[in-house]
Amino acid sequence: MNILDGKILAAKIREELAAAVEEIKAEGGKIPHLAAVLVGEDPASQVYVRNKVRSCEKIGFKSTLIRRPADVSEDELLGIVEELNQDEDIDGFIVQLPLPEHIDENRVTLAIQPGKDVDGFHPVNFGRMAQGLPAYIPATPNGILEMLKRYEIETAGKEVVVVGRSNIVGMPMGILMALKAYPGNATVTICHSRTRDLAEHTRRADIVIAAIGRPNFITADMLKEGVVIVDVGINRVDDEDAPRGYRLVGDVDFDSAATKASWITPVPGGVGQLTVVSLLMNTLKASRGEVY
Ligand SMILES: NC(=O)C1=CN([C@@H]2O[C@H](COP(=O)(O)OP(=O)(O)OC[C@H]3O[C@@H](n4cnc5c(N)ncnc54)[C@H](OP(=O)(O)O)[C@@H]3O)[C@@H](O)[C@H]2O)C=CC1
Ligand SMILES: Nc1nc(=O)c2c([nH]1)NC[C@@H]1CN(c3ccc(C(=O)N[C@@H](CCC(=O)O)C(=O)O)cc3)C=[N+]21
Repeated sequence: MNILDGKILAAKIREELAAAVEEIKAEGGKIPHLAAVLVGEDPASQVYVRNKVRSCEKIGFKSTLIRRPADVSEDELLGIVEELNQDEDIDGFIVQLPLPEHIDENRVTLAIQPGKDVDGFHPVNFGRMAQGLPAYIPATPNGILEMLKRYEIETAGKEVVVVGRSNIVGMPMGILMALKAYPGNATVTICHSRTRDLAEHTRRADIVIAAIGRPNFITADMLKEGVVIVDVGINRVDDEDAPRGYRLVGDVDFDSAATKASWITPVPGGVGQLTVVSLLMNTLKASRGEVY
């Protein structure tokens, strides 16, 4: 069993991004600038946004964090999005999800100018991605592609089973793995809560990508010998012995799955690390005008 190490890879990519910033500075070019909008006090969202801002600082990007309380009106939020769309110094921005109940996430996502949508959540980016055209690819799927590429995991002709079909992870991941590209060219099955016999599908898989949101859900008996496992899940489980009273586990039961896997991502220290750097990679592309 080998570890697909997100932490080491993310550090390496951050070094590459920092070198790119140095080059931009030497040429007197514009420093990439990412903005993030955080609504409310959701503890996980605060951790993620903090990680994003901290990563910007580490590599020399500019970052702006805009915070509003959970009772912010939809109109005020749409006004902030419009300001960020117009602000010429900002190359890309994200609105952290989930948003409070009273705000229509689709409406907010649609308001983001596709050229600044470094999350790749706007339907224009999603559509372009699905057609294999230049687009911002959502950070988590993009990070997974980067991980498969850098570890030289073969995907052509492989059976890939994606568990989960959310707009931000499962569905784009399935599409990307089916595209005529590397990593891609796979035969893809997308499973979800209405799948009749999940284990029947996962047992056939050469590569399992789990994005479910249920702790330790995938176990060794559901897997084939030699499978590659990408565990997207980030679940907090109570643990009195842990410093914060909880610890993070994936959607895959790591110890059990490790007995079958040829490669496996840990949680934490796996996909989540790359999610953050791939957002920065998208921001660099935005500032260079490489996508639009
Ligand atoms: N590492 C990272 O960077 C990131 C991690 N995450 C984590 O990944 C996980 C998934 O996130 P996200 O995609 O946003 O979650 P969603 O809740 O939006 O989607 C979960 C998906 O899993 C499916 N599902 C739920 N229960 C089952 C089941 N018993 N059998 C099969 N499928 C099931 C759902 O099916 P249905 O559609 O039918 O409801 C749905 O498609 C979470 O733990 C989240 O915290 C998320 C984003 C980034
Ligand atoms: N507009 C928007 N864009 C997103 O990209 C987005 C979002 N909303 N909402 C929620 C999900 C989740 N997500 C993660 C980001 C960082 C880690 C991360 O840093 N993980 C660390 C550990 C984090 C910790 O210690 O809690 C790791 O896995 O090693 C994880 C998950 C981005 N998402």
